[in-house]
Amino acid sequence: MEQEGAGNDETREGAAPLDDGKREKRKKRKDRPTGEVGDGEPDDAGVKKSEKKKRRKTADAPLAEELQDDDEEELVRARSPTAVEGDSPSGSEADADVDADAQVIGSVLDEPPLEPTDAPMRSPTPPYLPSFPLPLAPPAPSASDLARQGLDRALLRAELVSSSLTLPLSDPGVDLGLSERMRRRLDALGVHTLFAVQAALWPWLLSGPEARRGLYEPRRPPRDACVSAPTGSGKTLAYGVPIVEVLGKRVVTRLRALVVLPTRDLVQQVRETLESLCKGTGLRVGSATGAQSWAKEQRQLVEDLETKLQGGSSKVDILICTPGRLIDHLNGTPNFSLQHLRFLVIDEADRLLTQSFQSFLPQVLAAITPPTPRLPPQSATDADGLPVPDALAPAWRDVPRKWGDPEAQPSCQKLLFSATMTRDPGILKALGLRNPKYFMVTGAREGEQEDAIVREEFAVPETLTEHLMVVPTDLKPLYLFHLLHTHPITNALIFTKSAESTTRLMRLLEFFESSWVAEAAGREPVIARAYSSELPKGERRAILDQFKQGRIGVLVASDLISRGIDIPSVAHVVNYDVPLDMRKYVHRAGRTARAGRDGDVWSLVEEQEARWVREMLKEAGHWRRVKKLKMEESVLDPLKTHYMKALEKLKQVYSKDNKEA
Ligand SMILES: Nc1ncnc2c1ncn2[C@@H]1O[C@H](COP(=O)(O)OP(=O)(O)OP(=O)(O)O)[C@@H](O)[C@H]1O
Repeated sequence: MEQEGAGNDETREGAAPLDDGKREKRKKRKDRPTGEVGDGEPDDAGVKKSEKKKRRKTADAPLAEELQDDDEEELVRARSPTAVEGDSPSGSEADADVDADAQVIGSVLDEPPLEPTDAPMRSPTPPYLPSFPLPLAPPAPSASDLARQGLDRALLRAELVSSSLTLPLSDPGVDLGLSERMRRRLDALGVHTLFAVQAALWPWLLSGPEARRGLYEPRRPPRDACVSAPTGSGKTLAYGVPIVEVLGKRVVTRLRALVVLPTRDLVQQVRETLESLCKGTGLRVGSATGAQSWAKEQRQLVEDLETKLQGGSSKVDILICTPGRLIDHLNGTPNFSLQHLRFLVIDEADRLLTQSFQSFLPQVLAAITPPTPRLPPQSATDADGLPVPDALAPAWRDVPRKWGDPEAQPSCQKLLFSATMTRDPGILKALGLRNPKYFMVTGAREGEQEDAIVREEFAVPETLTEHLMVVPTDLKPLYLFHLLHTHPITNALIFTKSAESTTRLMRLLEFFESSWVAEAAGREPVIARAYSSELPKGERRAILDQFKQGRIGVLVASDLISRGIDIPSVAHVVNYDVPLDMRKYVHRAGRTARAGRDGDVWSLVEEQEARWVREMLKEAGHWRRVKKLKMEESVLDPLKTHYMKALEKLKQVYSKDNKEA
């Protein structure tokens, strides 16, 4: 098979240059015996073991049988001839196995990174892109360093909550502060047991000594909270339920809760959850994302756009929005005011506090800060001369104060949520948090807890199984197609590095599937669709719905849906292009194994990325959890003809596209 010559943009993109030595090794590898691992010299132990293994079993033995047989093997041949390296992450025996596996894999992973070279390429194939120096993570700062740099002291006193904590909703021993109506509602929504983050947060917000249940608390302002909890652990209900409980007693509709999220899809998802919680309360939920016309959105949010009202005007009690659209309304919608906010929720906080989003923060903070001096109340009148409600929030109002009375404080409680919460002192300071309380839902064991507080913990759900496979760049798509067909991986999200890569991989997969299906009658193709920002909004929504209904088996996606999206049926996540940092890894992987379900993440790592990916996973304490896979190249043989045809077609399409452009 002429992998080198038949390459195309898809397989070459981002590839590091291969020197002649490497090419030679690559060529040799094609013929090398089972057990020779990685890209390096034959591994003696590996060869012996594989020979032993060959004698002991046939390639198509059932998975369960092979796993039982293989307890003393480093490399385990799984169903299909995929080899599973590594074992259960817990237990000393298992740990020893994993270490041994890491060594075997190490022949690929320990290779020094390829350096960029000025030497002329002698390959007859199109030139590879030059490689860039691999990024190196700086060593994590110590607790004392962070404290010196201004790390929030409250963070060091964070409340650690075990991720295994659960609490029955009907537990009479704990006062959750929930109304009967809310209990019934939760029951109807299938929530009978509280997840850890909810068990920690609901009593704190609703019934404990720190709880504030008033709509305005100018004299006893509530504390802010920062919450980090793994993906799929129920953070939306953790803030949604207390918001609905506290706002439930309001009489006049005012904008009292604002939830900010990074994408439209997430806004829609959280809106649906909050609407279902608000059923029967009369509370009104709105969203602002720019999905509708400006004028229509303004009319949906603000009751009175004409009269100048100091206290603002609102048609919704709870608004869920993207940061850009929020700023548009703050700047351009008359009477859109945040002074009555009781809750400001920043979900996916670490994302929203990165530089690309951060500019929204100062404007929002200004909008929830009372003016100096406070405003004298004015009463506006309508066209008939009747007074209109123009209530300034208590902290905005200039009221006569007795000597020594503390000034009224804004009642807005900031709640920050993320699966990966930043520890950056600068960012945390910019939020102006009021006496913040930190909650960290963590799987950290005794002795690891201080570390979990100081370093950003990249916790993944306990029910997630992580796999990693080092593959040659030019065969990466074929390895993916093999997994899709033989494993089989379905109900899957496949993440690429960009919208463009998504489109390209999707095309290649389509060509591959049509060739494969045409070969024999009765074959069912993998039903896949692309999902990226290149698609119109309406189409994206329809695709997501079909995927949720199971009519689409595989979504090839950009990172647009790597955060927050909750699709319970996702059973697999594939990192087709490896994520650039651990945060992204955690969020992508977190699209599966949600709410206690099982799920698998598969990372296809190109040889030149292997060392760096290992460092990233090691640094985050994940390396031992990851099952290292090895797949003999020969298993790809039945699919190679279809792959070559697909590559050829893709090449034609792209050269045609280029000519037309
Ligand atoms: N107590 C509960 N009992 C049963 N299901 C729950 C409970 N709490 C939340 N869920 C469900 O768990 C799923 C994941 O919840 P949610 O989307 O809030 O996770 P998350 O922590 O925000 O994840 P991410 O960090 O990925 O955004 C949802 O389908 C939600 O309905």
